[in-house]
Amino acid sequence: MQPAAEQPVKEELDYVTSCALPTPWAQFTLHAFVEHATGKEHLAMVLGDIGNGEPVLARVHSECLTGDVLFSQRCDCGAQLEGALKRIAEEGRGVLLYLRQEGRGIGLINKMRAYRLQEQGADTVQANEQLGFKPDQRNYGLVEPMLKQFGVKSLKLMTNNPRKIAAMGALGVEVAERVPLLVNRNAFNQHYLNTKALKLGHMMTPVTPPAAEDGSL
Ligand SMILES: Nc1nc2c(ncn2[C@@H]2O[C@H](COP(=O)(O)OP(=O)(O)OP(=O)(O)O)[C@@H](O)[C@H]2O)c(=O)[nH]1
Ligand SMILES: [Zn+2]
Repeated sequence: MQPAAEQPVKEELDYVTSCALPTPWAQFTLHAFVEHATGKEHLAMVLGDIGNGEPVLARVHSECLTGDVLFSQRCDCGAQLEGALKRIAEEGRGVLLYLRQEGRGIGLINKMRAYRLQEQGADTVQANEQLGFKPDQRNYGLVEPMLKQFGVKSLKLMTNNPRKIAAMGALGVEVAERVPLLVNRNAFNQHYLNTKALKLGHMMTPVTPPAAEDGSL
């Protein structure tokens, strides 16, 4: 069953500046925006001519400091970030929006608290709820104004998350195609990924962990 699209909150933000960003896979242009309400710096990595009206290969990535920067194997975020940039480089055209909504919107410290609860037996959804949060606190209201800056209206969206696709529709951003992004299944994130599939509706097949794994958290 597809989850209902949540009412989008349209946030205001300013476009600030850009610079070249060479990566191992391509030289992107990095664009910075500042959100009025929070002062948070949101980013767009752009490659090629994305404003020509054709659907654009895109990743709407939520910040995960532990996974994106600190190599955590508890989630699939770092591998998804790298995989998305590689695919955009292969295509020679695309955009990655890096949204500062760490921990599905609860922030880094609360995500660490949620991890501690998961070490005591809660799953990722229960841990958020035990801390008094919804399972997913994110909103994608910044996506439409960020894409507007580049003249992008239609996406080939790299995601496994049906809520994200529904949110794009509610914002008036067309998802012409969904591109699966299945990477980095390991002993440490097996349970987390299964919970995403079973409780949050992510489009990936739950897998039973092998009996001899010792990486469960
Ligand atoms: N609260 C909480 N946040 C987490 C946990 N693990 C990862 N995150 C955050 O979840 C966000 C990524 O969400 P995902 O559902 O993995 O991915 P998604 O981007 O919504 O979906 P995909 O597009 O398919 O990758 C990042 O902000 C992470 O910091 C956790 O156990 N608890
Ligand atoms: Zn992560």
